[in-house]
Order: sequence, then structure tokens, then C-alpha cells
Amino acid sequence: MSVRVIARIRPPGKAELEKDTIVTVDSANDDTNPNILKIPNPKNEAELFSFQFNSVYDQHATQQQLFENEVSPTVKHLFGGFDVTLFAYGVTGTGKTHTMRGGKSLADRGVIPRLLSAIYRRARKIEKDSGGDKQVEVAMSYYEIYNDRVFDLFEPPEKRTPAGLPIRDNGGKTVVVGLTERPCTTLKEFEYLYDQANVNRSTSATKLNAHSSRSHAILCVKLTQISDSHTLVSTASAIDLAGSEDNRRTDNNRERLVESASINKSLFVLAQCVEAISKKQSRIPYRESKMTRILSLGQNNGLTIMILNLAPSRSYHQDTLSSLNFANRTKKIEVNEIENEPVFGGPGAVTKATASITGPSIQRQPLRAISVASHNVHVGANEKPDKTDKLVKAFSVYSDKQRSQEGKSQALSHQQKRTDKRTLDIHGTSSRPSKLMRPSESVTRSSKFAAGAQQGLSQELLEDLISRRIDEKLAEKALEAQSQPTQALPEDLQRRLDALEQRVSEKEDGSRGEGLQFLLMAKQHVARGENSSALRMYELALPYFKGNEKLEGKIRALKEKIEGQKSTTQSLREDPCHDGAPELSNASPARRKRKAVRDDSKDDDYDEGQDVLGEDDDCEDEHCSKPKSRATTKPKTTLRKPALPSPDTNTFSDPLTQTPRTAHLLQIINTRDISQIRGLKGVGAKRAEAIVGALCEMDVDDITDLAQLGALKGVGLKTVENMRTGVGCI
Ligand SMILES: Nc1ncnc2c1ncn2[C@@H]1O[C@H](COP(=O)(O)OP(=O)(O)OP(=O)(O)O)[C@@H](O)[C@H]1O
Repeated sequence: MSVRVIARIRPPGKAELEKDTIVTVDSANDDTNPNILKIPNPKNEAELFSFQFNSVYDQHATQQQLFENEVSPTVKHLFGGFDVTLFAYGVTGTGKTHTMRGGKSLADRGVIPRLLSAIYRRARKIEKDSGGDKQVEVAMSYYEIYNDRVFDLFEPPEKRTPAGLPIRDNGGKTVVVGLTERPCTTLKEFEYLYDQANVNRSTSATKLNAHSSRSHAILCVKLTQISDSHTLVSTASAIDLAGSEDNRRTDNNRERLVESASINKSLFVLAQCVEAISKKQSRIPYRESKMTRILSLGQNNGLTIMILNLAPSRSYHQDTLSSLNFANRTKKIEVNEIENEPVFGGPGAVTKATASITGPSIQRQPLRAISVASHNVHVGANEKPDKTDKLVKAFSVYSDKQRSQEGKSQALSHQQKRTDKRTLDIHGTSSRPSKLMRPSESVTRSSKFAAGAQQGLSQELLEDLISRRIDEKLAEKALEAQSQPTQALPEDLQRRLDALEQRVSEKEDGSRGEGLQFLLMAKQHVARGENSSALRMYELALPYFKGNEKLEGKIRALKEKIEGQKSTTQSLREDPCHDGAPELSNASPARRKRKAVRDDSKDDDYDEGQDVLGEDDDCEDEHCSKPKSRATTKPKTTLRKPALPSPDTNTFSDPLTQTPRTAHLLQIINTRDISQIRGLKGVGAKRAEAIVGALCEMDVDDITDLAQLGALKGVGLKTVENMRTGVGCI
């Protein structure tokens, strides 16, 4: 099933004139609801571009109409066990927050309060009709992604840690670690919590919107239906994305510019993901931004609805065309229509399944699936094993990773996943158990043994597997013991070093890491011959390196190049996300390749990025003496002895013999997230940036073993040893 795309045009604002309205609504067939949007070609007003979506709403559409027609029908699917994802997309000031949250009056309420109202209504009805046999519980979590960091909206800003909450990949799903989940038994309770959390959301006035959202907000509503025989969990995710903004029009100050760059970058990556999915490319760049990792468009299951918000007026002409092009590609994305499995079991299962929402009023989730979890189930004591024959309804999955087989093998792997899940779920929870709840090693081993037996592994192989696990555990213990500092630094020195490191990281976080990421992405685009995208990345990097002549020169040169290409080849666009015309063909792959080779040979962006940094380092600011401060922190690491097996042992190169520690290290490296990588032992910001740079230049998607990691430019075996000894297991 495809993503359902609906478009909504807001009324003209106070400063916009009715006569400047350029977006009109039509229907494919006169007697049906409107589903076509028309907008003139900016280069030839007489020509109209048409875009068809599932539904289109004009400026007169009410909140009630939009909800009744589009969102209300999903409620029964949610109760049927499907996850539902709704997200609002659009340029700043086009009405996303108005659509999702809305105003306070009854008529103005947006999709989210109406959805909750419908959920509670249906829940009460189910409970009543079942004569009390069924119970429905609702819990919510709410967080924002601000400057590419995840913050719990139940935490006031002053209590947040600057780095935000970590996100992890857990069995193919992205999860936020340490998020608050709050039960809410009534609509009133929900509204209270929702309003309270919204106070914590980052908003500011910009020239284009007096209450502009400076973050992507993600609300997850978890629905748990409990009966004597089974428990069913499903999730509704409602996402209010921040709007892209053209900073030539915003007059943003530096702080707003940095926010804006971060918003634009994540939306740009989203557009890249959608484009890669629509072109059926094997690599979808989800990992390049936290928002795209979390949204996982095309990877999540259940129902997905995108609400495209548009402004009607001419001043948004180019932006509107970009949004329409984006939506046009999004509507082609296939989503797995998989319902969550009910969990069979007696009252024991019910207790376990609802433990997280019937306990104290605030619950910390150990590890929580964000958007949708197709199998976010809880297994009870009397689990019935005959559910594995349940059929998956659709198989159109696009993944970050190349899929080895299609069709039948996918069904098989789905079943396999279930078998694995069952093995895990025997311990009573589907999410990662807390340390206290973690089963004993022997239980884990015996369940693995059982899983292996189910999979038809030979006795010999199983024993081998077990003894390897024991070895791994022993090695881990030894590593942990050795990674303790043998000698603590004097308290005063340690404090000074910490303060110094903190200052350095604060400075780097704000002005280097992000900016460099843009430069790196620009380089990637140049290498692929995508000059318009590269230009956009360079422009996004500019606020971080203001006044940098090299960067400005690069932008000028690229602009000239693009202009030159346009006039000579009559090619209307190279990057469809930032050009007006709908669905125009791109340059031929052969031409692209030729261009890529030519550009690559000239391109020195990454080095230039280092130059930019170099100039930054030369400043007189006391914090800029990084090399020195880094050097002074070194003794901490040199006190520790490396405790890795030698590089020529299997552990270095054979993924099968990887310890959990190694796997965790590689997982962190493969995030390509500078802030995570620089948290590794022995890795400073510069090295983290170099690693990310080297990863971006690799031909393969991910690093799969330590040998590969050690071979990266600027890494080396000693660094690998350091990084590995400093990593904990997950
Ligand atoms: N359908 C609508 N009817 C009436 N007013 C609307 C409508 N849509 C938007 N508005 C008004 O337009 C203004 C901008 O809307 P809103 O803040 O929802 O935009 P946004 O897309 O969320 O912007 P940003 O991305 O900057 O947060 C608000 O004053 C809002 O009330």
C-alpha cells in the first residue's frame, strides 16, 4: 500500500492578497472530491502544472472535514492492530502546526486532539460492549528533534542534557533510548499533558511565521487492548515537521540560521530518501539525519498519511513547486501493511504487557520503538505457537541495505524474525529488558539452543555456538577489567581537563561538526555530479563558516556552472527537489557519470573543509587551543593497556566471531554521526570527522569488521583498540 498523500491549502495570510493566489483546486472527475492541484509554470504563466493526490483541500476546508475524511477512518485500523503514521510536511508558515495541533476552540482543534478524542470514544465503546472483559489503555510519549538532537518534550529545556537522547538501531528499527512514556486515561488528561509538553517545544518568531516551529515534533500514542486471552499493542505516530525556509526571506539571526540550516538539512535528506526510494536505489540515505532515521519512510509498517501543507500565494511559488514535487514522489512509496500480532496469554500476560503503563505515573522506557513497530508485542505465559503462519499483506520494502532475495525469501525472513522474536519474548517482554530483568545467561543460552534446534542446526554446531558465547563473555569480562584506569588522575587535574574538553566540544558542536557535515554532503553530491544539491549543501554550510572566501568562491563557481549548464543544455533541472517543474527527466546516467568523473577530479571540498577548520583554529579565542588541550587529555588514554586480540585473529575480520562489544562499536561507527563517534574512547572531534569523511568515501555501505575500521584513513589499529575497549555492550 502506498503512502496516502493529501494536500491542504491554507487561506491567504494578512499580508497576502487574494489576487496573488496561484494555487487552484480541481478534480479528475467533476463529480468526485477534489484531488488535483494546479499551479502555473514560473517561467510561463500561461502553462499550468497539475498534480494529483489522494485528496486536495482548499482554503475553505475545516479542521472537522479534514479529520472526518482522512484521519477518522484510520482509527478502526489502529484498533485492528495496525500502526498509523501521520505527518505534516510543508514550507514554514503553511499551516502544519495548525493542521496537526490546531487552536483551542472546538472548531479549531487539529488532527491530534481529534484523533485522541476518537480513540477514547472507541475505547470506551469497546470496554462497554465487552461487558468489562476488554480493557483499553492509552499511553503517550512526545519528543522533538531540534538541531538534529532528540529531546524529550516532557523534560523542560533547562533539565535537558545538551547532547539529547541517543537513538539506536534495534533489530532494524530506530529507537530513542530513555524516553518518558506517560499513561493518559482520559482525553482531559491527554490534553493536559500534551499542552504541557508543547510549552517545551522549540518555537520562535521568524519573518515568515510569528510562531514558527524550530523542531520536528513526534507524538507517539500507544494503544494497548487487553482481554483475558490476548493483548494487542498498536501505535499512532503524529509528526509535525518543521518547515523548510528560504533564508533570503527570513532575515534570520545566527541562532535562527543554525536552526534553519539544521531543519533544511533534515528535510533535504528526507527529499533525498524519497528520491532514492522512488528510483529504487539500493542505498537510501536514512542515516544522514535523525529525522529520516526516525520517520523511516517506506520502512515502517501499517498506514502512512502525509499531509502536504501549502500556501496559496505567489510569494511561495518556488517553494510550493518543490513541495509538490516532493509529495508527488512520496505518494509512490510503498508501505508494508502489516498488523501487529495479538499476544495470547492469561492474566500473567496482561500484567506483563501493561506493566509499563500501569505502574507509576511516569515510566522510563528502557528501549522504545519510535514510529511503528510491527511486532511490538508482549508475550504471556500461555503463548500459542501457531501464529507464525499469519500472512504478510504486502512486501514492498525499501531498505538502507541491499536485500539479498525477494519474495519468498522475504516471507521466510519475516517468519524467521518472528521465531527470533519469540525466543526473546519468552523472557516476558518484547523490548530490551532492564538489567534487573535480564534473564540469566543460562536461560539465554538454552533459549538460543532451542532456537537453534528449531532452525535445524546440528548438535556440534550448537555446542560450538555455546562455547563461543562463553569465550566472548569471558573476553568481555577481561576487557572490562583492563579498561578500568589503572591510576586515577589527581582530582583537580581531571576537573580541569573535563572543563576544557566541555568547552572545546561546545565550540565544536556549534560551529564545526554541523558545518562540516554539510561540506561532506556537498562533496558527495559533487562526486555524483549533482551540482544543484551540492550548491544547496554549500549554502547550508555557509552560516557556520561566515566570511570564508573559499567557500563563497565555491558557491559562486557552482552557481556559474549550473547557470552555464542550463543555458547550453536546456536541461531544466538537475536536482528535482529544488527546482520548479514537476517530473522532468534528469540527465542521463551516462552524462551524470561523465560529469561526476570530471567534477571529482577537480573537487577538493573535504580538504577545503579542513582548511575552513584550520582558519577557525587560528582564532585568538582561548578555547581554540585544541591541539594542546587534546594533547593534555591523552594521558588518560595512555594509562590504559590495549586489550584486543591481535589484528590477524578472526575477531578482527570475521563478523561471525564478533563480540557484542565489537558489534556495538561498529554500530556506532556506521551511524556516521559525528557526535556519537566522538564519544568513543580516544576519538576527538577531528578524528570523528575524519572517520565520517572516510566512511562517506567508501564504496560499501557499512563497516563490517575491525580490520576494515582500522584501514580507514586516520584510524589505525591503536585507535581501534582504544575505541573498542571504551565501548560498553548493548
Ligand atoms: N487552514 C488554516 N486556516 C486558518 N489559518 C491557518 C490555516 N493554516 C494555517 N493558518 C495560520 O497560518 C499561520 C501559520 O501556520 P502554522 O504555524 O501552522 O505554520 P507551520 O507550517 O506550522 O509553520 P512552521 O513550519 O514555521 O512552524 C498561523 O497563524 C495559522 O493560524
